[in-house]
Amino acid sequence: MHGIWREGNHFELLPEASRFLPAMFEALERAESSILIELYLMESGRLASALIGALIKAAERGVTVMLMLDGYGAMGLSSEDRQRLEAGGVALRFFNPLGLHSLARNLTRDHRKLVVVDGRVAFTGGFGAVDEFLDAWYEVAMRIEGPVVADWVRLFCRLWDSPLTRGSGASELVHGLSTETHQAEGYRGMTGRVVWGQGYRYQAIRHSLHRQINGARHRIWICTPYFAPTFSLRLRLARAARRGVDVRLLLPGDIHDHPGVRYAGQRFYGRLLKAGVRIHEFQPNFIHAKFSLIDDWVTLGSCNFDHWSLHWNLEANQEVVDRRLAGEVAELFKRNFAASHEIDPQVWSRRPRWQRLKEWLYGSLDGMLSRLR
Ligand SMILES: O=P(O)(O)OC[C@H](O)CO
Repeated sequence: MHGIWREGNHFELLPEASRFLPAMFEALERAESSILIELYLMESGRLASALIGALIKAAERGVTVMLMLDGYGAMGLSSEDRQRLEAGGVALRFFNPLGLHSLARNLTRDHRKLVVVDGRVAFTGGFGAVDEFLDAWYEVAMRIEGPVVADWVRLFCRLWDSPLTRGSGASELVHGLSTETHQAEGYRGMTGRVVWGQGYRYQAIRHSLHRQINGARHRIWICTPYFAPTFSLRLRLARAARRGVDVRLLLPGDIHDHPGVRYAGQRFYGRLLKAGVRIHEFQPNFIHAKFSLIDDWVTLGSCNFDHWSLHWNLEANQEVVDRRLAGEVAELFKRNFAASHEIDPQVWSRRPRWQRLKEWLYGSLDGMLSRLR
């Protein structure tokens, strides 16, 4: 199954939790037949409790509710919450729980973020069911309707029914799900496709990004919370900037959940700045969103474009080619650039020694991790 471009979809950009959480909860409340949720992070707390409540309510009115969590990312979900879900009729499965397996197997994580309701509406983005998404982290999601939703359902079904997934939820449940394509009147005919990655074994998201960068004519704007780019990505960005494309990165500032990753990525700033890449560090809070805009091509989803995303994780993004949506994403980028600190190449070249030391230290660690197989 390869990502196929499909016409006649509708994509709505939902920046910030205050937009996407109400939209998701409303969709869950209206569910009539099925709810499929696949998440990397779920930890007991306010958001998880609200989600559990909404899922149990749906199950009680006869909706088939399937929740698939990463076995590592869900370690913060208490046994009480797990029991509550199961007792409430929610089918629960975990992808690849940690165990006495090879290192490679334990490092393989399901990093996708997906909610599908009734096979008709889907949401993806960088979100998880942890309280940080309520107000502490800046996140962006997308609401999806149209034929591509069936591709998200297929992606979910394949993993739910895979030998790497465990749990009390019956694996056969997916056999009854419809992957019929839905197209409603009034859709504005947006073109999109679902792309996914499976570590270094299948890298469609990465190859797609590379193709777009190579062919970019006007702009390449990338937002990622964990900027630890591969050599080939850095090379392509620098080449594009040198040939006159407006290349900008929107990255987190001092507020970061893994500051070491930030230092590791900062070791590449000098060369990128020299090539003409502009780097903006977001100031208001931790920007955890993962979205990019290259000319009129948009990609948004789970992929961080770091070594973990590209070498180990299962990832999935929604790609869209649509001028109007691209305009909205451009406006969102501009608002976020305005709330960022732009790195000045001259000032950066004179940064203190302690900063360079941290870049070297965390950079060496990142280099070692990227060579793990
Ligand atoms: O892996 P992400 O991008 O979903 O982010 C999760 C956080 O890094 C957990 O600390």
